[in-house]
Amino acid sequence: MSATVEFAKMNGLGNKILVVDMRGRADRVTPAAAIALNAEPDTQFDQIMAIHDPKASGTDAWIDILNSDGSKAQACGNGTRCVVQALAAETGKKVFTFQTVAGILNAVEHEDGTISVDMGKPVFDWDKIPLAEEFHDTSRIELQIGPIDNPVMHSPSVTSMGNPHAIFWVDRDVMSFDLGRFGPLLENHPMFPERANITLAQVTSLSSITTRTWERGAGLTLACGSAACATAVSAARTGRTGREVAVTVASSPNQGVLTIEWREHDGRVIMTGPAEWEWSGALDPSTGAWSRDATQGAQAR
Ligand SMILES: N[C@@H](CCC[C@H](N)C(=O)O)C(=O)O
Repeated sequence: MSATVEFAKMNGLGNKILVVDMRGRADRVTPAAAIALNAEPDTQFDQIMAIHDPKASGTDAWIDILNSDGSKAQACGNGTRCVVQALAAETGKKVFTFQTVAGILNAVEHEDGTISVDMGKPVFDWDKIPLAEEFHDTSRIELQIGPIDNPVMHSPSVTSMGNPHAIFWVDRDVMSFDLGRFGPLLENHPMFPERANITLAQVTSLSSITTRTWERGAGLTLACGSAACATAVSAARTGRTGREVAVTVASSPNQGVLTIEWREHDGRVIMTGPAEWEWSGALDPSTGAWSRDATQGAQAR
């Protein structure tokens, strides 16, 4: 067993996040550790946000993101808000700059405790999302599921927020679809060579959308921040809404809301919402063996 590191079990609108402090170490949280942690009810998660020492000057940390199947992700909006809250509580700082494989992320914690993350610019080029087939217009691609003459879901908008997203527009309650059945088929559809996050979106007004997401590498989750961003951008791009929307995440506890603004002046997407700490512990990043802090009254595993 390698020396343990501290971690916090947190959530962003119910999206289950483990924030792992890997600062001062050269190793990484292994896929095997991620899979072992996800196999236990108490540490089951959607994403691990591993905080490493910064690699570039002017940044506060390098963040590695792992899905619960052990695969890597390039972006995680809800997890980034959790990292901000954890580091703000530790340091008293309010403004952070992080680096991930997808680039630089700026974030700020506001007086009311909500957190805004600059999620960068969406990418619409078919080969950068990436798609397996050339589409000049990725605001609506040919893809459907269900009977050919009466598809259940069809013609998604696709975009990358650093990670690939497909948004299926629906005109009834997103919870009424069997996303647990269609999600894995679409995530692994040959159209998406790097798989994709699959979102159902119902536009409820020019400034509001309701979503539900099947996440690449994590399955049905209670919320997905980058999907909310991809949905807001796609809705504005197709004229369904304006550039600032409230995204209600139907599957999250109390149907939580993220505010998403796709800024006109620089094309960047700003996501604002809450983060919540649940409990803290220590874990072995190579095996996933963990224990809860004694003051919080639980036993080691
Ligand atoms: N929950 C995240 C997105 C997680 C990444 C995703 N599963 C992927 O592999 O791209 C969020 O809040 O953005």
